[in-house]
Amino acid sequence: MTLRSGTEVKLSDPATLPHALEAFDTILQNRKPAVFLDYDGCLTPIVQRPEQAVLAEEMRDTLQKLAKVCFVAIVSGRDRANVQQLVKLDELYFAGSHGFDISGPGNLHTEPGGATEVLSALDAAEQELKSESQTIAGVLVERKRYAIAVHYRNVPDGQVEQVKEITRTILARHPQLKKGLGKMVLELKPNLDWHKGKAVLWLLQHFNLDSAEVLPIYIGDDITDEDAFASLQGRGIGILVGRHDENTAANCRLNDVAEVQQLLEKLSKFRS
Ligand SMILES: O=P(O)(O)OC[C@H]1O[C@H](O[C@H]2O[C@H](CO)[C@@H](O)[C@H](O)[C@H]2O)[C@H](O)[C@@H](O)[C@@H]1O
Repeated sequence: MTLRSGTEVKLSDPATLPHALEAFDTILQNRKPAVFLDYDGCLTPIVQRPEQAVLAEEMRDTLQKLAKVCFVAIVSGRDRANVQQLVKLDELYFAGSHGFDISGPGNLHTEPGGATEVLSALDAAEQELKSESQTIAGVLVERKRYAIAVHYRNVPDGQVEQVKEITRTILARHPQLKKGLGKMVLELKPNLDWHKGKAVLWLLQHFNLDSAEVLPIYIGDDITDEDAFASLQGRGIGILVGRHDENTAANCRLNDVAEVQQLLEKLSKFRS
């Protein structure tokens, strides 16, 4: 992958990355953090079904404290309204549907990726997925405004390939959509040049945070977070939580949600 600046993205084996809590004192260097957080696997552990991923009160308190000292945004593959409802903090910014749908305080609402043009393709694909997978036990088709997740976490092993084949076939019918990967999920996303990384850069620019005094920090656990890690290379810090199946563009690591909270607590003590 190549960044817009023309430089190659550096990919590392997560095991070789410095631990973000140990590296913390050298990370900030008098810069003010701007914090971008993925939701599933970062603020809540991965669980069997999306609706079971409820934010712990302690994590909500930590996020509330953090938002008092710096910019905080949740950048999620979930539907924006859904993740807002789970987090329940009006002072945070939210980018849902993998960054296509952004909102926040001061009546901010924008869809800078231009995905409205693919809504009818998403509507059609959603109906087809529901109809063609209905006989397979455990499949969950989750519609977000600008994406569809086809979850197979609860599908018997012997039928997972069938779910993937149905998804591939339906994707092939809709060139306006493209495939996304995640943890036990296939996604149908707008086939547009927009992703979590572009949403992060959009927010930094929109809020005049694109300066040397600000350190953007992105924390996430999944393949879709790689676009955000890549977009911050040479500019900020990317922190991978746990690991996924591939090498990463992050430059630090954390082990789990508990360590994410510890890091956010430390950041919330930031004083300019
Ligand atoms: O970008 P994120 O905020 O991390 O969202 C990514 C996807 O998260 C959800 O699915 C994942 O978490 C579920 C709950 O832990 C789990 O059951 C599922 O297997 C995971 O793939 C969410 O449901 C998706 O819409 C998001 O795209």
